[in-house]
Amino acid sequence: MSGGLISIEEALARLFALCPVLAAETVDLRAAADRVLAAPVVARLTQPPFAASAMDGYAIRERDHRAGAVLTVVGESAAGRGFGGAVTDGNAVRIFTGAPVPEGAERVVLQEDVTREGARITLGNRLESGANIRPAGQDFRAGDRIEAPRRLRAADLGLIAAMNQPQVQVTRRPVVALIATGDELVMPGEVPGPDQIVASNSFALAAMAEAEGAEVRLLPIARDSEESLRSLLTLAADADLIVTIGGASVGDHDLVGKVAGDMGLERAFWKIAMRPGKPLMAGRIAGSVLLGLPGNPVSSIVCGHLFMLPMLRAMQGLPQGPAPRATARLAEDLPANGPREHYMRATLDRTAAMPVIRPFDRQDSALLSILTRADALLVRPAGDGPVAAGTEVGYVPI
Ligand SMILES: Nc1nc2c(c(=O)[nH]1)N[C@H]1C(S)=C(S)[C@@H](COP(=O)(O)OP(=O)(O)OC[C@H]3O[C@@H](n4cnc5c(N)ncnc54)[C@H](O)[C@@H]3O)O[C@H]1N2
Ligand code: MOO
Repeated sequence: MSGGLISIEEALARLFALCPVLAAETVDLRAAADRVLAAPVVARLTQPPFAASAMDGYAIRERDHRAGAVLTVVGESAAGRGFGGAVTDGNAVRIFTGAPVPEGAERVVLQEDVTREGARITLGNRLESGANIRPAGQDFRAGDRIEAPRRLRAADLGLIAAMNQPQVQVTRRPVVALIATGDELVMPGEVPGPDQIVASNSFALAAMAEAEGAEVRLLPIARDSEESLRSLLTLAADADLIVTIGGASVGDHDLVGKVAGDMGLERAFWKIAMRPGKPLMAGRIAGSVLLGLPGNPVSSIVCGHLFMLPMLRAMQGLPQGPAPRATARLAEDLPANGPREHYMRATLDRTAAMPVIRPFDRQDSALLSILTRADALLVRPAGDGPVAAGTEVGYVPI
């Protein structure tokens, strides 16, 4: 705690308490990439379903596996079309990768290790020791499961397809309504008036939320009036998560808290011991969760990493937890930190075994150009003393 401000940990705990896990839906495998699995996938068959050859060559008996052995080729086993009979002593079956290993065969010799004349093969002098047979069920067996929750990656989709499941249960995508607020804002491409700037934060936050699996609605800019904010919050009412940007602080035109309060916001907190991001607010409003981000571009994006993304993960059923952290070695001495946990924009040099982290000199929370050059947020704990170059410090990769 610092001057009544709650810690980031406490803020996250209160946010997770607001976030229900959304319902599951069934989707075709082709639409399942990057979605979060909501129920286990159970294999409907065994893979491979039969002992299969790992190489192109000849299936033979173990006792015939010796240099110089002369064997008779009695048939062929191809992928999709096996050999009906059995391999007996002194015989071989021509076989290809993925084809069923015929009954009686105990290994596959590579065709490179064999000379063939007509129906006769002679095994060479340098036979390798591997059997080159993939046993049935080597990859998975009917009934094996992929456990939920899990963000589905490309390889997962391959495995689910191989398990013969054409559809999966995934958590519904969280619907996020993004509302930029402020009389000073115009949309990119418009011509700003003399006292205006271009709204930028919503574009960054929309991309971040979409990359985390959300369906994002970018609402029109809310003006600094109660009516405008009220009508946009009403428009957003069916979203799972309403994210407002700006108007969160204490200025006369910072109206998000007031208007949301009048509309029934049950506030979970307002203001946290964090830099940037102090005026962050959150609560429940009707059926939605409201996350009120500060307007400064870097503040809103940093808060997006630290709060919005963990909330979206939790809503999709992934474990509740803070933004992942890693450790690096500090490149330079740093002075003592103030009473708020500081997330300093920094670059990582990954040439050493442990990366070396260097914060930018300029840390103003309006500097998007610095944020785009940063690949890490160096974490300075609240009230931390001076730290010397070479010290191990925590960071959040961005
Ligand atoms: N007297 C105090 N003043 C301020 C305090 C404080 O505690 N006491 N806190 C400061 C902190 S920390 C922050 S962060 C800012 C955040 O204030 P708001 O959330 O009310 O944000 P705004 O005032 O609306 O905007 C701040 C800044 O960001 C620009 N902005 C807003 N929205 C966007 C957008 N969508 N795209 C691009 N830029 C945006 C806006 O024009 C302002 O320049 O308050 C401090 N003040
Ligand atoms: O979020 Mo504010 O950036 O702490 O200046």
